Amino acid sequence: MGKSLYQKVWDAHTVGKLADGRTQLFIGTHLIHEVTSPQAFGMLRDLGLTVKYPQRTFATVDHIVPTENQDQPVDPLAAEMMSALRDNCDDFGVTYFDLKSGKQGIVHVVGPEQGITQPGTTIACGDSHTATHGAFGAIAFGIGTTQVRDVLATQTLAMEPLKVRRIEVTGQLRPGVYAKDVTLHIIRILGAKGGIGYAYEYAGNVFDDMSMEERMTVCNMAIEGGARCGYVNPDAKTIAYLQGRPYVDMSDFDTTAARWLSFASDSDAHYDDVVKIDAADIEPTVTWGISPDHGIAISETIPDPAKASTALEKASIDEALAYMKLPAGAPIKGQKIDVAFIGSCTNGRLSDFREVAKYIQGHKVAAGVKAIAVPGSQIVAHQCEQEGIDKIFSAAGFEWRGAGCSMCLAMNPDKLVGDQLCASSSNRNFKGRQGSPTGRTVLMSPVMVAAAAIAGSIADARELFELEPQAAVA
Ligand SMILES: CC(C)[C@H](C(=O)O)[C@@H](O)C(=O)O
Ligand code: SF4
Repeated sequence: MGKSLYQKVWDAHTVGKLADGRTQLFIGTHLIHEVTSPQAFGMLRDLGLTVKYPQRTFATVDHIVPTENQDQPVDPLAAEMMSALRDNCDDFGVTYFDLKSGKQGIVHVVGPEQGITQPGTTIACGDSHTATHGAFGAIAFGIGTTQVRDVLATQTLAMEPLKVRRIEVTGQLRPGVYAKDVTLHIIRILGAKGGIGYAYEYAGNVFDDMSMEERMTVCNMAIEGGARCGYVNPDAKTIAYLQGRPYVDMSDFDTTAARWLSFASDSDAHYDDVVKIDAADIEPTVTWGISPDHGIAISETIPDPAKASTALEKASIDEALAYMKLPAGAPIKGQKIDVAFIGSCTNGRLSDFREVAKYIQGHKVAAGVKAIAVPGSQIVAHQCEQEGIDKIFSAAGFEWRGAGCSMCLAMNPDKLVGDQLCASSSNRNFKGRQGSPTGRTVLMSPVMVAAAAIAGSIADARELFELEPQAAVA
């Protein structure tokens, strides 16, 4: 029997078995940001340790950065976190993509665009959305602060192996259905906890056909489905994306590329579970509640607790609707929004802004809606500005901002106020997620956010932007 990519990468990085039965796993690349690293560096100092492989460690600042006047955090704590990261990187010899580098951005945008994220490697970061990097055929997962310390000190982690679930999506996606809809649909079907204990392998022609950026959107949300990591097998697109990027060794690229491809799952690989999904079943998907698995197609109605099949389901719908203040049983389409946010490590890349720019020309954000567009990195911002995309967004009434996590988590001045409802291209709709304890988040694709911004309410982008009529389903 052959091996999955997960198994191959795991085997290639196994240092040994620990006395407690866990595996000591070598971590090829360690990414760090300002939120989860200060205590880890502090512990290192207390223990008199150094960073084992500073050349395998890369830092950026993203969560607390203001998106207006990026280098002038108004909050003293934010300023302190920024300078702590700079000092730690200086003291321990770690590469830091700071605000002046022109390369700063959300850690999961920066890694791939610099070519730091590579196939067949293990990648860890003190951030749950590290799964994003799996788009390149890496085993990439989030870790806690104590583990950040362990990786800094030893470049290894004590790990239990995961099971592997292959999620096959095949067939033709309908017009107006994006990678975000695919990932929200998968989470809707399998549940926010369905992936616990698993690595997700995303396979089938739908993922093969996706660009690297779309694959990142899908893998980014593996964690929202409960999986520790998600990946797509590396292929010619992966190689083409990485070729020539700053941290890719180009000296013998053919050999490197062949080695990368060799990590792809064998055709007879063992999987612990296989799930098959028909692409034609996926519609533009939006959330209605307070968990990423509270998803419905834009054409559907908000769940009605009276129709729940179990008491548990009823309680969960009741709780979500009490928080979301949405009417049970009513269409989700047409529900009024206050804020529109396009950005985050899920959907803040060049292709996201390009795609939205195609449709918003000639349209205006509805009166009373605050719409912000936040590039995932300074490089994305620069590319957009070179292509005139920033102007298109501004002309449509979006505020064009500097790079950072922004309103995805609101650890910076970009926050919802009161019970504002935000159409958001981010990945989490938890209670209070966007900075106000009563703020409401509806997750969707960037094009759907743009449609909502223009309509002033949750809308079907296919109608508003006159996307091609849906192909007849055979
Ligand atoms: C701040 C950080 C630890 C957190 C994470 O781990 O994901 C954040 O990025 C998030 O998206 O909630
Ligand atoms: S953009 Fe959001 S999800 Fe991504 S790292 Fe930042 S806070 Fe976390």
